[in-house]
Amino acid sequence: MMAQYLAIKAEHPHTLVFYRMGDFYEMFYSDAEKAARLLDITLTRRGNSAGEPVVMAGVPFHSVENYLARLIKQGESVAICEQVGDVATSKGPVERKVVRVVTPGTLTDTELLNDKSEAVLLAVHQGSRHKLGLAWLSVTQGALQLAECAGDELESWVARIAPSELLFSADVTPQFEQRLKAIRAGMSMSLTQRPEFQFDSGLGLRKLLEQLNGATLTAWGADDLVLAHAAASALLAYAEHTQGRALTHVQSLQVQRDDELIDLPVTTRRNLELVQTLRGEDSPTLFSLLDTCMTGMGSRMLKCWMLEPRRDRSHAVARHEAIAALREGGADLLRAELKGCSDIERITARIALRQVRPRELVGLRHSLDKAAQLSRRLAGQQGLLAELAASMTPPEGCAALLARTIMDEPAALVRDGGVIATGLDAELDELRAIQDNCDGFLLELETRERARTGIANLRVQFNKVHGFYIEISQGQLDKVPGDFRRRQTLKNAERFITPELKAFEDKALSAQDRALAREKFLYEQLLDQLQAFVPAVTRLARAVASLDALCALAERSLTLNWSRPQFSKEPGIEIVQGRHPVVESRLAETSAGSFIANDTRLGPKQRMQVITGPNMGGKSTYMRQVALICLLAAMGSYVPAQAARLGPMDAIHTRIGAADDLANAQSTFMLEMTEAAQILHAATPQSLVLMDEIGRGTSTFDGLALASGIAAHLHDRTQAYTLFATHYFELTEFPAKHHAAMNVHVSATESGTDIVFLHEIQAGPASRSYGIQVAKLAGMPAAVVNHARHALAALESQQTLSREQVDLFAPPPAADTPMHSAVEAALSAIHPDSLSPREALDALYALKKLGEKS
Ligand SMILES: Nc1ncnc2c1ncn2[C@@H]1O[C@H](COP(=O)(O)OP(=O)(O)OP(=O)(O)O)[C@@H](O)[C@H]1O
Repeated sequence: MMAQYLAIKAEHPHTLVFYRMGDFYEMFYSDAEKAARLLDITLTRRGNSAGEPVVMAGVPFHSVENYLARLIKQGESVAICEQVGDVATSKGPVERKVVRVVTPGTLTDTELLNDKSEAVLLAVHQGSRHKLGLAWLSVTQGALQLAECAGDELESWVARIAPSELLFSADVTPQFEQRLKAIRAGMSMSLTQRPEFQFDSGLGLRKLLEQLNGATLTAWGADDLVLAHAAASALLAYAEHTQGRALTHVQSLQVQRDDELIDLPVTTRRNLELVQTLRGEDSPTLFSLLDTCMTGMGSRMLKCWMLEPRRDRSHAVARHEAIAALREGGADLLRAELKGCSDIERITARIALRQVRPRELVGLRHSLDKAAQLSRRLAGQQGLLAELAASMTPPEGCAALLARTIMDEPAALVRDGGVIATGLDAELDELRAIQDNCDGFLLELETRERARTGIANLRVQFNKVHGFYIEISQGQLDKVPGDFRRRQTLKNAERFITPELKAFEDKALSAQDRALAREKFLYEQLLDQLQAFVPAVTRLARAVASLDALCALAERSLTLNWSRPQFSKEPGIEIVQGRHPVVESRLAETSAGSFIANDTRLGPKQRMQVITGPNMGGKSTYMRQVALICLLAAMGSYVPAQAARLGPMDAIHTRIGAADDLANAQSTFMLEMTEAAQILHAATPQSLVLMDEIGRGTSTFDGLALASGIAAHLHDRTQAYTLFATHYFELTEFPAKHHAAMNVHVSATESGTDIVFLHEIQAGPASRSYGIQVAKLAGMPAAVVNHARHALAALESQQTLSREQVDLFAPPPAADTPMHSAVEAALSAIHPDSLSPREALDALYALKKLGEKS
């Protein structure tokens, strides 16, 4: 047996192997030690193998899901090795096989998956010339996605895709592997190295064509994505390896180009608290506020809309129209119908992978009825709702097939029996009848034999060791007929069997086993039949999920009093009486007063607002609310404002707050500058940029000088819509010299020595900063406040005396960077890591030639 185990383990060196032995999964040697540590289970030593005691640890098979969940959470993968041979007939150890490998990115078990998020598997292929190929997939969703991106965009793509597991080739450069590890440190994702030959673009293309059943990838616009094909080759090979079969349900492909989506960099997702608060909690966030979906698949759809808003606004407009129609009425009925609907999307994937459980199929049957009902309720609707209604018509015969085949309340597992409905299969019914009629038959036989033999106390019985028998007491033995065969002698009685009872025994004992085998066979047959329905049911699942998400958005818009935004081709952001949805609902929950709505007007002539005002005045809230309103509109939701009119938008960049990134050895200030630099490089005139108190991480002069430089760059060069909050009063002079910038401030008034926040955005700069009043509000000891007041007065009078007019915004003298020679310019354009030997030689000749010319 150990030889068998070691052979299996050799095929899965980096994966924990759960080796089935009776009612346990056992692990051996280093696997056992690791599992004992991770799961806190007992290590034992037994027997001997190669002269050493065998170290082992085991988990009971009936609670394996629980252990798997804990291991997956810790980033481990597990190969499940089952007994596949026949225990009764096999000589030596029963044949065993790894039937599937459970890994963080390829989970399909309902118990192991989070309802509201996908487990995504991503493969990254490092090509030459600093380009990367990406391919990703959620096994339970069955949709393949491909993309190619520049090398330095990896972090933002990975953040957006948010994979649970990332595959990379064994031959990536050490620097690249280091980057992957740095990315992993910031998110819960496991890294899996795969052999380099699996990242093969030719093989990838073939696999994709096979998967999609097509002759070319033209229809998907994926012909030319050679690097992504290589990633797809590794992705599909790994996914199939883990599931132990082909992924027949993966039949759709989408190519993501980075200019299709509104860019939401990692920092933006974090700063806007889209799915996680800055403290890492799930609520209150924009998503937790929006998600009143009735189903897990609806929640996942909604999250995807939110995190991947499209620049092209046609999808969003269609959703706005659908929400408008749902608001008219009927949304409540639809939501009541959606309630209790199973996760059809995941069940369908599990049908395709042949892992589906009987009760999930009953859930599917009810959900198909619900979908049909939903589709009927949507009759007469237009646009997106009409499209969804059409996709929600269940495929002919599917529900009937399920109803015919599966009991209404089946056992949890097929192996326990009690799953296949009565009336489907005559053989199964007969086998079950034998079991059911067993008691009746025995009673009837007893009565008959008593009458035949005249022995009044004759008894027909059964025990596990001896099977069926007729028991006759000592005194009556002379009446035993000739066809009774002795089976066992007891002190006071003899036990017999008759040919009739023997025949019955054979039938009854084997009936149970045969019934179980028959049920398994019929279940497999059902799975075969269901495969044909997979594409249609997948479509139906996505339609139900979309409807659920739309109903949730309609409900939110009514409950929270949101309105429909308008899109315009003209550039600009115009918001009338906008509110921050999450802060507003927190205020409502805690009855801490009502939210003060504010207008925002940004356009080509006024692209930048310099926002000043006291701490706690509401600057951050105001800036974020503008970004959230733009995002909500772009994802197809109504928005928390009286009205909003939005021009085209390609990205939302944010530089807010500062948290040390100790893991990556970056100081607060370094991080602040890195993020700001990224924004200055990436933003365009169609981007929205939020800059909150840039420069405060260093000395006042440095900070002020940098802040003014950054503001000038954003205003003059980048020309993005910019909200620039600052505590540097000097920056309120910025708009005087920059025509597209204006001052606004959050209002506050003083009452005695205290401050009252009005949270209103008003034109013009703030008159003063109120830092000391805020400190007092925060409970600073009176002596400190008093001290600070005096110090402030002294500082202010000194500054007025010595204040020299410094023109912060005067353009700097012409750049003092030295002119590069042609050779230097050519040299800096060369990236040695990405050159082939031949290209390197060519480059050398070209340099030599340039050198001779100059
Ligand atoms: N428009 C508003 N209506 C009602 N309350 C608001 C509004 N804006 C902000 N607040 C309240 O004020 C608090 C502080 O707001 P915010 O963090 O935006 O201030 P800030 O000006 O950015 O402060 P700091 O300069 O210290 O970062 C919020 O948590 C919220 O409770």
